[in-house]
Amino acid sequence: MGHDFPPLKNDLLLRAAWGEQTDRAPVWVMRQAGRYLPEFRKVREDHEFFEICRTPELATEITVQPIRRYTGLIDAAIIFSDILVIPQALGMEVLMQPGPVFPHPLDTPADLARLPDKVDVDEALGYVFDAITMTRKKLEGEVPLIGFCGAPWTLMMYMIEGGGSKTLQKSKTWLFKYPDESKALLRRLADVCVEFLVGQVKAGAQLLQIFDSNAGDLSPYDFETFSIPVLRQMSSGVRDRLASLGIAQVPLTLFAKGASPSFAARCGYDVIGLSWTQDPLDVVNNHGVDAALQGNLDPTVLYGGREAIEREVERMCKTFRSARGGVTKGWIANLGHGITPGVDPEDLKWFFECIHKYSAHA
Ligand SMILES: Cc1c2[nH]c(c1CCC(=O)O)Cc1[nH]c(c(CCC(=O)O)c1C)Cc1[nH]c(c(CCC(=O)O)c1C)Cc1[nH]c(c(C)c1CCC(=O)O)C2
Repeated sequence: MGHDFPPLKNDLLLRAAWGEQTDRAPVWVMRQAGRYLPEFRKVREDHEFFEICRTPELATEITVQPIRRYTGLIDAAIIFSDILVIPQALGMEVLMQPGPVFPHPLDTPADLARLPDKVDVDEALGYVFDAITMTRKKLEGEVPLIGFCGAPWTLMMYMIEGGGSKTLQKSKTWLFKYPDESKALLRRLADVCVEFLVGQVKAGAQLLQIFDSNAGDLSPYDFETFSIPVLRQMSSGVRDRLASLGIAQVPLTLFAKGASPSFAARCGYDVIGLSWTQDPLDVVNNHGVDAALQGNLDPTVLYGGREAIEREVERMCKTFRSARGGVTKGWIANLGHGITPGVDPEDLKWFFECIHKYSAHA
């Protein structure tokens, strides 16, 4: 799109995502730019969370922090932002205190009238696009940059619950009491997500990941009823739009946390992200998954000390090696969910070193 970015020096992530078996697994971790890093906490002292998201210079600085710290060990950057920027673009107020809070959540379908019929994504979310373009330049081609958004079900859950929830009482009430209105809301969110994702690619994102973090809260039947149609709408929508704009395709990753992998595999994504509760061998052998895989070390292993980290990484590498024998697709090493604030950055470094060692020629 007229951008003249420095050439990419490390394409391991993109090759694995397109299905290639690489000499070693590329590695990055979800939430790698976050509170476990002292340099992140330093910036947070002076700036509110969404202020950072909306200020391209700050978002760029934080995105590259882990790349700087783990030079040569980490194979991707992910743009610093949040899935909740979409509800904000729809006019909903979202605060971070310290978890997300919506002062005025959607209560009943009558509240859908508060959402605008049409969103100008460039206008509302242009700051994310600017941050992506700025970050691509700052990365100097060292590693590829991942763009992302939340999946409609997970976004809907937050918009109705007004924050995180253990029981999902309100959002599930919608699914069962107002299924048609729920589906309409999910489709509306998917339309905005597609535009947002295409805009991220135009701005310079080289892979896109969709986070359906609450997928596992749905029964397989409800995941199929409510989430799969919009996840498919998004993968085909992004591909069609990129094709019609004459823009090169990028790999698409689906992280539908806790959803049955055979269901996730039917949504049309190049990479399926696994949580630590899923066994890659089972996924490949019993669920007919023929996509590249991403994951899936239990993030709390990083609290177990170096011996445990090395042992568990070696075991994970062996398991993915056997699993890949069955799929002949790529593997992207990652945690099974985001890294948590209490992790020692040196222990994460050790995790990366162990991945390099034990995934080699895997
Ligand atoms: C559900 C969800 C959200 N945000 C996100 C998800 C999906 C992934 C997942 O399930 O973890 C995705 C997300 N959030 C953030 C990123 C940035 C990129 C990265 O480094 O991975 C990404 C990809 C930054 C963040 N988003 C948030 C932080 C910490 C907030 C802070 O700095 O005060 C960061 C670094 C805040 C956030 N944002 C959200 C929650 C629930 C929270 C609070 C959780 C917590 O306290 O850890 C919504």
